[in-house]
Amino acid sequence: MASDYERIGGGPAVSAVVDEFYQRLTADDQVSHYFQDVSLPTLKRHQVLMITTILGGPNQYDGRPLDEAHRPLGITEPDYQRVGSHLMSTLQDAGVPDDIQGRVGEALGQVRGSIVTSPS
Ligand code: HEM
Repeated sequence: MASDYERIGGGPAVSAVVDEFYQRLTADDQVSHYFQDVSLPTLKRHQVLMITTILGGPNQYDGRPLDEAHRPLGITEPDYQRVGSHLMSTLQDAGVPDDIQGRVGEALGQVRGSIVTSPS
């Protein structure tokens, strides 16, 4: 059976989603500061890996564990929610089917504990 990654169109579709997601995150004053000192390739890599892994695409992840990468950032619940909602609305606007969106939402919920480390 095709993975969600294959169903939405694989690498090129993920790249298009990442470009749009990037625009939304860096234009949003609530969360853009997290990404200010991060290099653009690192940021895009973050997003491609985030989306590919969440969609069940090829797991080529060789970065740090999520909790280690995010702990120093002191991410709050509202900021985590905000990034998640940008991702979901980007997928919606790209025409990604509802069942896939549902699984992405679930996956976001599952990693929440590794991402959010600061009281709101
Ligand atoms: C919700 C699910 C999320 C997932 C699955 C995720 C995934 C990742 C991954 C895979 C990396 C790369 C780690 C590495 O290469 O060592 C990373 C880095 C990063 N993430 Fe996330 N992330 C999420 C949410 C967030 C949120 C909510 C923010 C900010 C509000 C954020 C900000 C960052 C930043 C700034 C980096 C770069 C850190 C550095 O290079 O020092 N992430 N994330």
